[in-house]
Amino acid sequence: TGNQWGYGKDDGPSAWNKNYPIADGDRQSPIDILPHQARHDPNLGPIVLNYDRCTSINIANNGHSVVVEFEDSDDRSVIQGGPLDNPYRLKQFHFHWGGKGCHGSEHTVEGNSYASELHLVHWNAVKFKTFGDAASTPDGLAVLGIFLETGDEHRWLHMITDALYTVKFKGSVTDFKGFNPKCLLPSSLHYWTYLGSLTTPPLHESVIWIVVKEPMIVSEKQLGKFRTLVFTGEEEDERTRMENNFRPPQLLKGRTVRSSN
Ligand SMILES: O=C1NC(=O)[C@@H](c2ccccc2)S1
Ligand SMILES: [Zn+2]
Repeated sequence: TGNQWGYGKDDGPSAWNKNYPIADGDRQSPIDILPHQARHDPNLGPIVLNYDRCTSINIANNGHSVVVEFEDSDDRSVIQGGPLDNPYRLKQFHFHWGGKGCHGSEHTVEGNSYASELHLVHWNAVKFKTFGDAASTPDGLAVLGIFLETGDEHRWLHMITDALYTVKFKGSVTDFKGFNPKCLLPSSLHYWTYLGSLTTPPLHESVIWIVVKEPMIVSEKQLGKFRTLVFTGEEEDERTRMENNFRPPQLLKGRTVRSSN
């Protein structure tokens, strides 16, 4: 039914161009970031996150990742500044991760990948009426990418990992109120920015990417809890562990990556 895609051998990133030919497009994501080739742009101001009145709604397993959705009917939680001309509303955040001992970030830095990557997805509600419209139009979305590196335990990530057992199976959704993702961010928001795409089908080339340089540090134990999720639904026979749900880096095709200071 529909265009089912995944991260396996037959339905994974190398097969996506069959149903989504834009997979071979000119502004695909993620990319390998080469800091020394990024253009430092003094006109790039700081990223400003106004999340203090954000309203988280639920946490869900959509068969590809674990997603926390937010109320986006007004400008209560927005990102602005940096490369953005308008405020963009927070819609959801989710993660991409690897298998045990394997890294799973989507963006890489000089060929190095991190253990995981957090994506905070925002949409331009000034120019578009719906998230769907924004997601299918250039620069309709702004995704803030944060790398996760293993080390000490993250003091707030347990609020997410403690809820993961409630969304083990594809299609499960549970209430998740009162969570402000600002608690997940590293101390510095220095970033790289470039024009790219969704990193999953439909791979629309609609994203202004803002990738934060400083990773957040989480423990291997915390990361391991993401791997207790499964791609499959409760009613299905097989239990396919949810891991390695990342797209590898795509060709830059002449794009410029800019760097805040
Ligand atoms: O940064 C991205 N990560 C994803 O899983 C893609 C996506 C696709 C649809 C909605 C939200 C995000 S785009
Ligand atoms: Zn993502």
